[in-house]
Amino acid sequence: MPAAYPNTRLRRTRATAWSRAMHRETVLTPADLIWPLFIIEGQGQEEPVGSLPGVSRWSVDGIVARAKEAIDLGIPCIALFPNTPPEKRSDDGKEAYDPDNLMCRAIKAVRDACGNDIGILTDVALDPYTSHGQDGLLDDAGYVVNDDTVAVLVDQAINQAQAGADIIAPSDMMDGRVKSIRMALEMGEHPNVQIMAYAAKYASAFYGPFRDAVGSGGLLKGDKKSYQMDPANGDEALREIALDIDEGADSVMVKPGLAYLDIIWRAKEAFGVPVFAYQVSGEYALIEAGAAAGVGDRNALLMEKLIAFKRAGCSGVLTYHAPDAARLLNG
Ligand SMILES: NCc1[nH]cc(CCC(=O)O)c1CC(=O)O
Ligand SMILES: [Mg+2]
Repeated sequence: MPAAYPNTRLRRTRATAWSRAMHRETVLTPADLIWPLFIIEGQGQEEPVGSLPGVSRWSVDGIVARAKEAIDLGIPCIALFPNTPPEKRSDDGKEAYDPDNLMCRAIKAVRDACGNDIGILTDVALDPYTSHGQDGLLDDAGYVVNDDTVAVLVDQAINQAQAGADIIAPSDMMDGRVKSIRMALEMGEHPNVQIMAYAAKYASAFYGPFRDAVGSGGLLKGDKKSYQMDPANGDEALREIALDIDEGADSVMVKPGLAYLDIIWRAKEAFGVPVFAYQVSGEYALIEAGAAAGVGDRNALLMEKLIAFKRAGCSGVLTYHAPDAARLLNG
């Protein structure tokens, strides 16, 4: 008998695989994943996104194929983002509320092919439609104006709901837009269309590859710091989230993901609402680049990052790794 021994040996429960499985506190399943997809014009088109290795833009038929793939993998929801050709972009982004725009055609095609077997989440913000790449309307000084932008976002949201979107996800960070969109959905007879608010969205350096993917990167002058949040702020994120819940959001999002796990945790603790994380394009690209550079095993790296979101309190994660993660989880 040794003179001293630990009373508690936490290693005991870690000794075997069955015991580790039995003591695991959080689980990740394909139902936790939302798959973001980029849409392009045409038929039979697949266009790889250079800055997002493994991610492509798809024409509408390809989006339908990806939606069917998601269903087979157990992924409950896709998020759609259009790459609008330059000739359809304008200063006022009016293509956003054209009922025949690329987004609406994709929504309808997925709905026709898949019925209610998959959720369709649509992003509300003007950047895929503006010639200046900002999320809203500009005044003469180049400032993104709030209230006039909200009026256009409402039209955009209703347009998406009419095409068949299930979840409207405003990513614009204008003040008051959740309330206006909720009211318009109620009055427009879309009471069951959800709102997932990008409530705490930061002015992040991690969005670069996404802007390439939707074609707004080269157009954007300046930054989005007058509406997206300062990465230094946490209390302010809780105020943003409180407002969006109050205005009628069904769920809230924190974006980007990994650098903001503290915000996810605080939001879950403070409000107990469904919280989602957006693991954004730059985060995806860093994992792929790191794995390619020999930092570690790619699948292990991506799964470790995804479980962190669950542990921090997320109900789910928007991630470009969704199909690969689902395949790994399905074994
Ligand atoms: N408002 C548009 C929008 N919606 C989602 C993302 C980023 C997603 C990603 O990087 O994967 C952005 C970019 C931005 O705000 O500039
Ligand atoms: Mg807000």
